[in-house]
Amino acid sequence: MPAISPSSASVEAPLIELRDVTVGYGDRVILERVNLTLKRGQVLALIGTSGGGKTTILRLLGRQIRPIQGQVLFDGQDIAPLNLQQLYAVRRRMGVLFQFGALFTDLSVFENVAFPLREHTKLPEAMIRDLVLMKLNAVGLRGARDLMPSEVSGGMARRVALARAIALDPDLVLYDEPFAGLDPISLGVAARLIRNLNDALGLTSIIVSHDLHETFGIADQVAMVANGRVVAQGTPDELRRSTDPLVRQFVGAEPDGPVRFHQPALPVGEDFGVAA
Ligand SMILES: Nc1ncnc2c1ncn2[C@@H]1O[C@H](COP(=O)(O)OP(=O)(O)OP(=O)(O)O)[C@@H](O)[C@H]1O
Repeated sequence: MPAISPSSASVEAPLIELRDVTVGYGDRVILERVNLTLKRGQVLALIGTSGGGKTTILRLLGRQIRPIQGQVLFDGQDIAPLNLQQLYAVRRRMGVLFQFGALFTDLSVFENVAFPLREHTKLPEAMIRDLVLMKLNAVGLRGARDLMPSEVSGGMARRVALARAIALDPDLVLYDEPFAGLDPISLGVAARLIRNLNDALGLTSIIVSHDLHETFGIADQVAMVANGRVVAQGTPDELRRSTDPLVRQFVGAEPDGPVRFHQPALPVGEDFGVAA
């Protein structure tokens, strides 16, 4: 049974909406007049050229940065005018898993997952124990509770970080490059786990990833960010069938296209002193 928050007006209303958003750092605009929608319960993959602004979109959602123009809506609510207390309440409904998971190295696996519960709730110890073990069980690591981060593999560490990201039963989970540095088997396991947890716990997930094969395999929606815009949003199949040259180059992994392989340079003949 999906865990739908009481404030949700309608199951059909999008959980996330970027409306006509322009955002940048200092004077530099990164994304201009971007629109993006994500329905509750779905998994969205954010793909696109390096430096295109994918992580910036995650930062907008957590209001680590604010748009220059436009609105960022979470569960129908514009997050820009929220005061700090309201913002923290919204952030509590978002789980975050950054690159490599970043576990606390001096805390056990158990304590890593317990950390957000201890920080943000006043639950009794017995309940914290049950919740932590439930989350660890969901990622297959209940038996690893007493290990230290240095004693677990990279793939396991990522799963512990995932258990920690969902410790507070968020509505939305943001994953920034969750597969970076994983071997193909661990990567497949992590991707399946993200999808299964999304469905079993009634989450909504956004994954920033360069791994198109795995993300296309688990995403409901894919949005491609490039040249300061969301150049495409649709199902994985719709993106595979897209005729947009930029999408085709990226999804087909073609070295040349709208994104040029060669930096602008003098003609070859001129550089090598030969006739063209
Ligand atoms: N704090 C910051 N201050 C100034 N510029 C920044 C800051 N963070 C990111 N940028 C710039 O904004 C642009 C978008 O960065 P962002 O991290 O959102 O891209 P990305 O699509 O996630 O890239 P990648 O796939 O390489 O991780 C980049 O050109 C980056 O250099």
